[in-house]
Amino acid sequence: MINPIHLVSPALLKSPNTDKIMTMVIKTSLEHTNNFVLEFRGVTKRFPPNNLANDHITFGVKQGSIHVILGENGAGKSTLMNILYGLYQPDEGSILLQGKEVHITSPRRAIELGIGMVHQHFKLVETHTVLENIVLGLKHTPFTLPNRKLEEEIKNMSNAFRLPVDPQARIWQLSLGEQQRVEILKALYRGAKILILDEPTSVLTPREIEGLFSTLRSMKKEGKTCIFITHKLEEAVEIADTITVLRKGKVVGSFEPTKVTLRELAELVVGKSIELTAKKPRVSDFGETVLEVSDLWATGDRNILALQGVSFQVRAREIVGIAGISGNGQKELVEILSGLRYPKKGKIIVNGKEFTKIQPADLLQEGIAYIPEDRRLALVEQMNISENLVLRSFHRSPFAKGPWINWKKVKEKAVRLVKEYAINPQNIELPVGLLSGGNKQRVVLARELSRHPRLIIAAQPTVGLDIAGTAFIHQLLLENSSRGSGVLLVSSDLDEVMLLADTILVFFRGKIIGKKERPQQGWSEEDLAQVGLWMGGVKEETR
Ligand SMILES: Nc1ncnc2c1ncn2[C@@H]1O[C@H](COP(=O)(O)OP(=O)(O)OP(=O)(O)O)[C@@H](O)[C@H]1O
Repeated sequence: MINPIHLVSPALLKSPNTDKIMTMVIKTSLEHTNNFVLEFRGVTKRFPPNNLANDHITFGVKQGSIHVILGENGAGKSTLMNILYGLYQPDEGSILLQGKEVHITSPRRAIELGIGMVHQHFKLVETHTVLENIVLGLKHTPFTLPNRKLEEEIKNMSNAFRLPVDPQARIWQLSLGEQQRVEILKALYRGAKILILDEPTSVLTPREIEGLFSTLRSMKKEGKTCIFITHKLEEAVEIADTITVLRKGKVVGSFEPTKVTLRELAELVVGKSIELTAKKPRVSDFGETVLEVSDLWATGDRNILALQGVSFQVRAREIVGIAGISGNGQKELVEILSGLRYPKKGKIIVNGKEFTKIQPADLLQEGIAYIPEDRRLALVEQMNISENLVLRSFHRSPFAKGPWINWKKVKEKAVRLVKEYAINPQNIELPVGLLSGGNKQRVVLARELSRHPRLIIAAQPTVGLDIAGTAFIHQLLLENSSRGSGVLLVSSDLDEVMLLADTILVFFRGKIIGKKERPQQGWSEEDLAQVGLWMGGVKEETR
């Protein structure tokens, strides 16, 4: 029997509704103890050096239910599902299926145990047919059956579960919604009794989402269990029988959707931000506009609309924080502003100059510092620290001497920056590829910020860094903004955005769903809950 205390981490429940929530947690946990098809007991997973991705996860999933797992980026959802599907092994804890402990050592073992998974990025062979994909890799390949029989079987299955798809169509001919149906059929054909769906609606149109929900309801009728991972609050409440919230690797609690409001759910998901106790004075004298984006439209890598009419501005001395679950258009926005992607439509004004398409060279020209999410884009790992520090300026005075490089000047600058930005080790001849992640990031910041930029575009600047590295980068961004730079900070870490931003914009499905300006007295619990609701896709709370 599950100890209800394990279902909640009281330290994480800092909302004013703690008592009510605790009562619901305990009640829900007790109601559920009898008929779990699946139980996680103390499941723990650590990633080196010290990332506790799953911290003693304990909860149960009812037979024939739709169980939603809700949580911010990095909450530990995928890690837990990868453990359940045999892709990772837990460091501690156990998994029980129908009350019996199982060791899921590989995805093959998971499938044998009746666990299927539909990944966020489909794993289909594009040039093969639906039917071929469904049977691909099976031990006793049913290709020995007459294909007509197999086709019949698949058709019956797709009728029973409302998964219309042509078995002879090739994957590349199908929409993403249809491809997802193939993935579900593939799992069902392999005998899945428990189906894990990792953010299944992120690639679907509203109509396709309705189709998926009716499939899940038919699966439920047939006694199948679905584990549904999402960031979206309304969707969670619509489809779930039970919602388990994860935060920072821990279970916050399991809830019945009818007994919790969207606002309470949002509070549970985002928790209490560090900023509510920290103090950053509100800046009231922002300077001139350094970046203005109007009605920006763009498609993403899969040709889906990623930005839909985004408009905002960044002023000198202002930190504009773009919050939101990743995958809502932030990446495409940063790519456009750094010259890596062209928009379909829209206007970008930098320092009063209009651009429809920014080129990478414009960053230098307009004094834009760019700190990309992927540090490999900003550095040449085979080159040493000093070479990387002048990558953008070696052709200019004082580093250029006719067609030659003035290495003495380069060295002087590198020695100064390595000290100023506490890059460790301080050996400027060391190839950047040998530095730790935090020190690589310091090299990027040293190069970009030492040019005294008018605009800083920082995308997930502290991802993967330790506490000291993160604090150092926060300090640099704050110092540069108070010296006059405008900062566009894109981060899926809400704590970071709340800590630094003067203005918060929340992205959802390619649009700005909400905007908040830092009040004089700092952010309140109310602001945090509102941002949490927007991140979960709730524009106005109606429930
Ligand atoms: N293979 C890995 N190696 C190192 N760290 C990892 C690995 N996979 C996940 N992590 C870390 O574990 C933590 C939990 O990540 P996880 O992907 O499980 O979260 P999530 O809730 O699924 O997030 P998202 O919604 O962004 O997918 C994060 O801090 C992440 O950086």
